[in-house]
Amino acid sequence: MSLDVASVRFAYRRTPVLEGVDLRVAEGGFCALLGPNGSGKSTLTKIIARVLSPASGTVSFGGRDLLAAPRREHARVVAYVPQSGATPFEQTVREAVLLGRTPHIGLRPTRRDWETVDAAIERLGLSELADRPLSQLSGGQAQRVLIARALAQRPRVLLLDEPTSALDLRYQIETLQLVRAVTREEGVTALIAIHDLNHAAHFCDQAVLLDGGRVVADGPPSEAFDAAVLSRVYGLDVRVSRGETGVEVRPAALETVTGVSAAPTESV
Ligand SMILES: Nc1ncnc2c1ncn2[C@@H]1O[C@H](COP(=O)(O)OP(=O)(O)OP(=O)(O)O)[C@@H](O)[C@H]1O
Repeated sequence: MSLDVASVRFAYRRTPVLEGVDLRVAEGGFCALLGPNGSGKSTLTKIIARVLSPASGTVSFGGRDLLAAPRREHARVVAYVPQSGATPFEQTVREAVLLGRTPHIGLRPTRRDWETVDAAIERLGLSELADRPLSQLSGGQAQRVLIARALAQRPRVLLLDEPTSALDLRYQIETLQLVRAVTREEGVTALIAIHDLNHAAHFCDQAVLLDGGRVVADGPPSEAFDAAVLSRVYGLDVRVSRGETGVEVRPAALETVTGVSAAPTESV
């Protein structure tokens, strides 16, 4: 099984944004979708989530055409965490997370649905906030509710569009660890649009780099991260180092700063 995106093209009005994107994420894989602002990451995740329809191309999982499947069937396979969500503010956290169960629920939620909801709330560290209205949450807490909602959906494919952008350092790391665990333990296939190249290298086993709506690198981060390619794509001179802890990307300008600040030694 794998998530397969083939020859996907998309344009907003007449402006082409995706120019024939191909990628494959193996079942249980954790793939980072990287690229500068405006390179097409959100647009691609929205196409897989069926928020947008491509002009041409296909998206399938395990050979099943996800774009042609009935909506409910698609929602049983794919969960999508948008950059930010418009949710009715009078809803509580628990009610908002229950929405993730919609593709599975019959007439009304069962005890098992509520158990799945509460487990997702706990996993995202939201138990103490479960009965709070969304209007009383911080931006980062609201972002964690969106992730809990996606987990409650129990998808086979998890799409996350910059899910850590509003999170503090602890929750950034915990969220990435959580997605990593969900892929490893439950075989969920995850695709995450993310800006932090080093987080991508640390947590993901595949990195796909978009530039101007085209894939310009695809592979394990240690292979896909090439200093010349990254420098060209981001328009910034970067260095890539490969050590025991994995691959690391640093802007060349920061190395100079580090060198200067590290130079003086304290005298007693
Ligand atoms: N609703 C829209 N109407 C017209 N153009 C759009 C719309 N949404 C995005 N675009 C354009 O499509 C291109 C790709 O945008 P997209 O949001 O997919 O990029 P991204 O890689 O996710 O960027 P970022 O890192 O800033 O989130 C950009 O040039 C953007 O200006």
